[in-house]
Amino acid sequence: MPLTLLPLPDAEVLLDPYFLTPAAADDLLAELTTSIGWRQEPIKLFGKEVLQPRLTAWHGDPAARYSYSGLAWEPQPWTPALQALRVQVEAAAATSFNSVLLNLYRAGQDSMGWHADNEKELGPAPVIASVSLGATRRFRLKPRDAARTRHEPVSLELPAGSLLLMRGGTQQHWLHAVPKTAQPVGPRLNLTFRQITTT
Ligand SMILES: O=C(O)CCC(=O)C(=O)O
Ligand SMILES: [Fe+2]
Repeated sequence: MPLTLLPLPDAEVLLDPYFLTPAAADDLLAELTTSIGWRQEPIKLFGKEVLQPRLTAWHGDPAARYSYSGLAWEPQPWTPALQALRVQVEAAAATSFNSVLLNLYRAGQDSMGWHADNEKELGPAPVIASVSLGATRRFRLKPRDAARTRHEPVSLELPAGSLLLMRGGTQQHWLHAVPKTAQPVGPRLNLTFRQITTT
């Protein structure tokens, strides 16, 4: 299936729900769940240290250093599974990526709050390629300036094997989040491929 452009003003968001076959998505979920060194990192929230409500890992080229929510990340090396997925994602996105942030949402209480991927290392109009595995969770997008954009928040279901691309003005003009859910839901694993400016 090709990527489909969503009709959002000031953004370029594209979705292919069938990027990976169900079998490939299942295999990759099993492989990454066990082989990645998942950690629950602390984050500063209103001046207080709390643990992030999800597990994370960061892999990439050695030069792809990154600061995220006040943390300095040294990338772990590409594993064979991550490298193979990187090649596939680069072909679909027609761009190159030197790093990937992995998020493991263990159950419905794990989440990601409203944010934009707008760290300066990503440049002004980053291309971010997001692959989802495991349980389907809701992914929300809302304009930063609702009064100007006059657009309601958008909810997307990101099923296992889907590829979501965010590029153009998406990070500048929109925020995104993965809210908690009270529904019983299994683990979801998400990978966001990024190109970090190396200096
Ligand atoms: O889990 C997702 O779908 C989103 C992850 C995300 O927004 C991020 O890693 O910056
Ligand atoms: Fe994000």
